[in-house]
Amino acid sequence: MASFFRRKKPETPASSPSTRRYSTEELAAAFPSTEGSCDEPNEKPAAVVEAAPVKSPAATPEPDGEPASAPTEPRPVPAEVVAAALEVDSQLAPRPVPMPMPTPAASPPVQTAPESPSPLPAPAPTVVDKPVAPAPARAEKSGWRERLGGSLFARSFGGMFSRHPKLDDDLLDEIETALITADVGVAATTDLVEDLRKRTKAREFADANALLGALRSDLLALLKPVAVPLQIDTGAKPFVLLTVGVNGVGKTTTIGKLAKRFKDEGRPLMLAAGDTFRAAAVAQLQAWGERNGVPVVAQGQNADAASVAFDALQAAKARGTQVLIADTAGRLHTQQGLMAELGKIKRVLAKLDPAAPHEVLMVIDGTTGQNALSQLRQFHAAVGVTGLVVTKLDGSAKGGVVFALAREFGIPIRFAGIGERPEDLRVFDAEAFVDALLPETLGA
Ligand SMILES: Nc1nc2c(ncn2[C@@H]2O[C@H](COP(=O)(O)OP(=O)(O)OP(=O)(O)O)[C@@H](O)[C@H]2O)c(=O)[nH]1
Repeated sequence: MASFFRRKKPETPASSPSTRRYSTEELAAAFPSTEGSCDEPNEKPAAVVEAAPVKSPAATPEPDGEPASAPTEPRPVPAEVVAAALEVDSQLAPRPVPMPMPTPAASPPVQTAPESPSPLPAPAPTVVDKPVAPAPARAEKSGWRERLGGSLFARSFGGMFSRHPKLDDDLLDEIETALITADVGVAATTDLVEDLRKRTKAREFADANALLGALRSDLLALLKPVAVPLQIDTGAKPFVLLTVGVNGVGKTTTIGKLAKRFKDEGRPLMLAAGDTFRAAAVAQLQAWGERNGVPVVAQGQNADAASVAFDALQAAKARGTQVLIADTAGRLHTQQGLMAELGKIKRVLAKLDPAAPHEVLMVIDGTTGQNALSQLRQFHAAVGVTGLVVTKLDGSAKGGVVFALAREFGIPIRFAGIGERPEDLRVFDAEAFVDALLPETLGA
């Protein structure tokens, strides 16, 4: 089992030219940003950028130290940068006129390259601080009940009121059992049921439906404070979103869905394939990138994740990208070494932008149950989680853990995953969520 989490670092000699770190200027030259180029009709459908291998940040100084030297004069782009970009680009689609490969001895700057079409990915437009087109509100609202209707939570409450139409202790006991079974957690359940019990004794409810209405209000009161949508600060260039979470919760899939969302909103973005551990993760992210026409910075399996994040942020800065989403490998919250690695990724990003990452998005599997609480506790201690995505709420998910998370941490829930399709990642909507779990008699 231990070997499952052991990382292998690529053993390239430090002096090798292919391991050199590139300065911002070099990357800027290699990935030029051209205003308005995205509006051009001949925009390439998919652009995958493979970053040239670089030295592991383990060898780079920690935050107070200087990272790589930053020359003040623009320099020619080294052959290996262009070569790496060419190599990846050639995997995408055959280009009619390939860019001539400069030799190291006479490497001409990319900006003075001949008029042949650039083999580099179509550059993103320069960031403009304009409001983005929000996803249509109706699409965001629809489908919750269909997707969440099969959950244990919804099924428990579905038949409850026909079995117990009377307002009595049996009904309250059944509500309590249903909430516990659906993973709402003991503490949150006790709060909710005690409130209902008191109000029932005070004869506040005319019938069971009125009690159900009160439960709905109480559940909403728990979730409303955390239903805070993600705001992309367009002043951050780029806005860096670091995704974290345990294995298999849906991080890479969520990034793919976010990429589609941001792309549809007209935001220039880039992905960093920082899950260098799972064999298929890099290819999975590249596939999402290709599908959405979003460049992906990757170094391949077993590369240093912090190095990938560093390179990606450099490239995103050079291109004027608005959003950078960095993937990380899934890790158990109990694995101290791997948790510390997340801290390193954060520190390395902060070398290029002290405010980065601007959002640490933890992805939590909605079927996990109460274990989600200890996962969040550990990840929050390691990297300071600023937002949550709860996935797999469709199907047989219990769903109740969302209330437990909200009650214990108060960390914003940005999105909910209610299926595997790109459009199944929804901005978390407290009302839509609660109404999908409770019977329709409330008129939701
Ligand atoms: N039903 C459902 N499946 C989902 C959802 N989100 C992700 N999945 C599935 O969950 C599985 C794991 O997703 P990945 O994105 O590979 O998970 P990961 O966290 O990147 O995995 P690691 O890299 O191993 O940590 C895939 O089969 C996804 O299709 C969701 O909202 N609903």
